[in-house]
Amino acid sequence: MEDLTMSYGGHDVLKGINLEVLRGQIIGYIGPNGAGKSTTVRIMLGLQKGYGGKVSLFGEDIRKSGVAYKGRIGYVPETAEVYDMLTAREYLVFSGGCYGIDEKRAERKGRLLMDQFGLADAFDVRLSSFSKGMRQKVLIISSLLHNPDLLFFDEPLSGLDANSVFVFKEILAQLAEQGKTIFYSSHIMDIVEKISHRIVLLYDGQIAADGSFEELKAQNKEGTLEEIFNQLTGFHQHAQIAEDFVSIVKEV
Ligand SMILES: Nc1ncnc2c1ncn2[C@@H]1O[C@H](COP(=O)(O)OP(=O)(O)OP(=O)(O)O)[C@@H](O)[C@H]1O
Repeated sequence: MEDLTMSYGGHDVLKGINLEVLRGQIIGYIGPNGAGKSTTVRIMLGLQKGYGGKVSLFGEDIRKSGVAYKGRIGYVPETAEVYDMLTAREYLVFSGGCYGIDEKRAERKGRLLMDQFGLADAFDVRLSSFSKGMRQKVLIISSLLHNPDLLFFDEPLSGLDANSVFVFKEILAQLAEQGKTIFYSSHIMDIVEKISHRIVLLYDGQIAADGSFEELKAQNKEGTLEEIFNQLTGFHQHAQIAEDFVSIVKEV
C-alpha cells in the first residue's frame, strides 16, 4: 500500500497508509473500533472504490489487474451471510464454484476438511441448524478450498471452542510456512501476540506501530500486547469507566 487514503463524506478514515508485506508473514492487523482495518481490507479485496494512493497485490496495481488476482485470495469476514437453506456440502460446492473449482473436487476437498474439523456427520445438514462455531468452521474451509496465496481473516476464531482454536493456530503457522501471507484482524490481543510474525497497529487512520511483538515490547517497555495497545492508543481510563458504568447500572 502506498499513501492509501479514504474518506467517507468528508470524514478522513485512512490518512496515508504505507505498508509493504512479504510472502509467508502472519500480520496481526489491529486497532481500535473504527480505526479503518475493515476499510483497508475491503480496498485490498477490490470491494471499496474511491480510495486514494495505490495498492499492489502480487506485484500489480489492483486498479489495473482485472479480477484474476481475487482468485488468489481467501477471506473470512467478521460477519458473513451464509445461505442458510444450503447444506454444508452445497455451500462448499457453491463457494468452490465461485473460484472455478469443479463440483467433484470441491465436494471431496470440502468433505475431507470438514472431517478434519470433526464435522463429517454434518456435511449434509443444512447450515440453518449449525451452531456458531460450526458455521465459522465452514467459513474457514470455504476461504481455503481454492488454496489461496493471500488470506484475510477477520475475527476467525469467533465461536470456536478451545480445541479448535488450538488446531486453527497451528493451521495458520503451517500455511505461513508454505509461503502464504495472512492478514489476521482481531481484538483478542493475546492470540495476536502469539501467532503474528509482525504486528501492525492502525490508529486514527495511520500506522501507529509496526514490528514483531518483541520489537514493540522493546520500544514501549510494556509486558503484553494488550498493554502496548492501551499505551499506543492513549487509553488509561479503563478502571474509571468500569466504575462509572457499574455505578449507573446500580441506579434504579
Ligand atoms: N460505508 C461506509 N460509509 C460511511 N462510513 C463508513 C463506511 N464504512 C466505514 N465507515 C467509517 O469508517 C471508519 C472505519 O471503519 P472500519 O470498519 O474500517 O473500522 P475497523 O477498524 O474495521 O473497526 P472495527 O474494529 O470496529 O471492526 C468508521 O468511522 C466507520 O464509521
